[in-house]
Amino acid sequence: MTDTPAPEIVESVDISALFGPDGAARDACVAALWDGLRRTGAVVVTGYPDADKVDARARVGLKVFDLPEDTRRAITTRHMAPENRFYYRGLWPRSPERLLQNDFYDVGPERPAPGPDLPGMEILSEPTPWPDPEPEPGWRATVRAHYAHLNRVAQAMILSIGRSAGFDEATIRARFEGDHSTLRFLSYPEGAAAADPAAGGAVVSAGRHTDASGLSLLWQAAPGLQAEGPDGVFRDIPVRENAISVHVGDVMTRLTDGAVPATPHRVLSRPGPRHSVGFFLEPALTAPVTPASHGQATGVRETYGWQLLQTFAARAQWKGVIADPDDTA
Ligand SMILES: O=C(O)CCC(=O)C(=O)O
Ligand SMILES: [Fe+2]
Repeated sequence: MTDTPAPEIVESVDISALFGPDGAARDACVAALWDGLRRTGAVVVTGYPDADKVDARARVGLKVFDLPEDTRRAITTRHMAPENRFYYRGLWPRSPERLLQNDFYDVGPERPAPGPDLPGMEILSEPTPWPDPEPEPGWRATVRAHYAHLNRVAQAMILSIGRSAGFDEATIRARFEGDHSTLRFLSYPEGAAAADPAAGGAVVSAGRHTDASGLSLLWQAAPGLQAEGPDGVFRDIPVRENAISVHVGDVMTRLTDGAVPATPHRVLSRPGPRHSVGFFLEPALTAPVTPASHGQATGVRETYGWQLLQTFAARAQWKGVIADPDDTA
């Protein structure tokens, strides 16, 4: 008789020293984060400042899905609720063709900075629609605090990872400082199953993908999330108190000219509904996303804003809303 091997899990790193003074402890932490990412694709991080607030704030934010139907409709994007004005931030109901079978609510920066002057760019810098009334008193302030907190943690980590990959801090910092990112609350119904040809026999609620961010911080109320390591092995992301997992996104791969590969991840289907939260660290819409080592001057075609317009123009639900900037600029 053979025992089933215990499922492998990703590495965990206490990143408290990343927020401390320069020195051996900080260097060791930078190295541990890098080694962990290289071995298991994603790592679970603990010990960041105010970590004790993360579980509670995530649970408060997720109450957006408990709102009554009419309040939810008022924050639903125009793709699904044509009476609304906003397209980008807000609530996106699940649609069957997506690789991630969830409803999600996107929160953008408090004061979105304008992008390069291109048709459609105003959509990418639109304000976040907030539910009125909010799910409970103080809800919006808690969601804003969560955004600011995860932004700070993600920025510290992207500098650390950039440094390990051989890039100087100022170069990476210049692209990500400020707030340009997305905080996303996710809700999957019981039995959500995505069509993922790469899943083999596994039933997944979110198919294998990489994120279009610089770095993603993910939080889950219950297990299911897995990251694929450079060895092709999917490992479970364990659920720990106030822990988040870090996944490299496509923008970081581009910025480092492939030195830091994006982390493929997926969600295995589990009994019951699923709730999770993602913070996607993004560069400014005006920031160049060409390799950070690239010394030449860059133009509008190299900006993150241009790249996002191109990505959206290729998706069916943005047809007639966002055009490929190659055709309009
Ligand atoms: O539900 C999860 O934990 C994963 C979500 C995810 O990968 C995403 O939103 O990009
Ligand atoms: Fe993802």
